[in-house]
Amino acid sequence: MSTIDHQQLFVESELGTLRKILIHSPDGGIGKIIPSTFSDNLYDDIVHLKKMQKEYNHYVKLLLYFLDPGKIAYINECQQSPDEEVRANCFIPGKKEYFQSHNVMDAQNLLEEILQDERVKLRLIAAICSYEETSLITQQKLESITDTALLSKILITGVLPSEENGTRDDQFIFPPIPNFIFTRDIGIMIKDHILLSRMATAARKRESLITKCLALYYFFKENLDKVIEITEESDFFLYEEEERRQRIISIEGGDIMMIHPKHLIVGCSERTSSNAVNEIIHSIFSKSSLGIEKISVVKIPRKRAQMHIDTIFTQVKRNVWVLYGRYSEKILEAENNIKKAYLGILMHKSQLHKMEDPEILQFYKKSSEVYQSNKDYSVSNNPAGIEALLTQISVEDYGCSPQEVTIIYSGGNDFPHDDREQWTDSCNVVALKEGVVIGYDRNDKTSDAFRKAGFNVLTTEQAFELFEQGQDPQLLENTLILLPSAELSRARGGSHCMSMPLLRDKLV
Ligand SMILES: NC(=O)NCCC[C@H](N)C(=O)O
Repeated sequence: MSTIDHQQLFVESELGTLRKILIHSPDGGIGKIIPSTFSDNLYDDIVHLKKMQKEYNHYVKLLLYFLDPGKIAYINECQQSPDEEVRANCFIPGKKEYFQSHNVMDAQNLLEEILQDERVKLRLIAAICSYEETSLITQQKLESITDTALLSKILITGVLPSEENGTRDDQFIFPPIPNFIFTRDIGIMIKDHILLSRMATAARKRESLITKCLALYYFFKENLDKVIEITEESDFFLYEEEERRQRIISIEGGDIMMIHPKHLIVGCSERTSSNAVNEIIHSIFSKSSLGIEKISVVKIPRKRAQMHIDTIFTQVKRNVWVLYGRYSEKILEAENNIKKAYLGILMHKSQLHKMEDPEILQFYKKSSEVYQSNKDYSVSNNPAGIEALLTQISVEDYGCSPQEVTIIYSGGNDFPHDDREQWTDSCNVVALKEGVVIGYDRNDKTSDAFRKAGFNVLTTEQAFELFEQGQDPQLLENTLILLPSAELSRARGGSHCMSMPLLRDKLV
């Protein structure tokens, strides 16, 4: 079994050149969702799996150009094959033609690896079967499978093929986990540690189980003290249901941003509970070796359309951000002033702002050495809103001047494009290096806003052509690269959600 070197797991910003990433390609489970179950599965439509996979392959190829360019010749060779299966299989984990990279890693492949250890295999099967309440017979069938690639696929898709179940038909032994493509949400690298998520919904719980095993038996096998888990208090189960709901811990990675080596942002949202936020603050501040001195908590309304903070804003450069204008206090203020002038009356704030305003609280650790309790931090609610927070990070953390800070708004902040494009993840971009980010091709007005801010905008096809002509991907600057996104966007996450960075260079 291959192992991972610990120097290879480190993330302390959203912008340092990306070197290693965990992803998961859309799998067969996604193709089993019917119209009446897509919302339970946290999708907003049924998707065409093959088309979604083709779109996703553009993402994978783009990642390879940046993170493992040596694999591109192989991918191109497979793509020229007359055999349709070879063309598809080189992107499908578990297939013999799969490209296998140590830098662009698929969770399904890593699961296959850890299942080679019989002890891990039995433990994981038992855990999943208990959680999914499968019969003993099914559990025994799974235990008897020796092909770990097949077993990994079954544990993810939930489909036990006919050859394995002794009947003429495939059996569906577990529900699919179609959101596993959003690896951002299942765990978060905080420097050389990982914070394991605790998914808010039943649809994503099996993802947590698998990720925990990957952390314990692969990434942090030799370094279990680097795994951070946050759980409810010990008396949690004694409370009645309503009280338990109040005290629940749920954490999803889309709400955590390692924004600067000394500063962490934590969202409090539909998916990350306020109790979890409290515990994260205690846990992070008590680990002095992390060197995190400030935690900004961004509380947003609990809404499906903005389920995590990374659906509202992401960082593009030290001084550039993309933001959904309806969560910008500056934009809201300006709109309110126009309304007031037009109506000629002084309206109460609550009559003007249509939605609950986001709240920002900042927690500062008092001493870098000792941290025992909440007496060892101070709290302030300095930034007036999200835009002020982003500006503060650029100015105070990264030393930019306030005039240099650029906020690019979803849909150019032009209604209805701002809402439409936020829904299709215009604000959810991931940086391959500082200033080079991945977005969706359907968000036209946001792309225009990037152009106005001085960025080049390329489709993946155009980027691949440039690279084939000799352009070094690592020398690109100020560029938004657009993925095809007709199907991918129906799953309601963008490139930021589809990535769990494992290694980024330090920013210099
Ligand atoms: N970080 C993110 O915003 N992730 C997107 C998750 C989308 C997925 N369909 C979900 O609702 O959980």
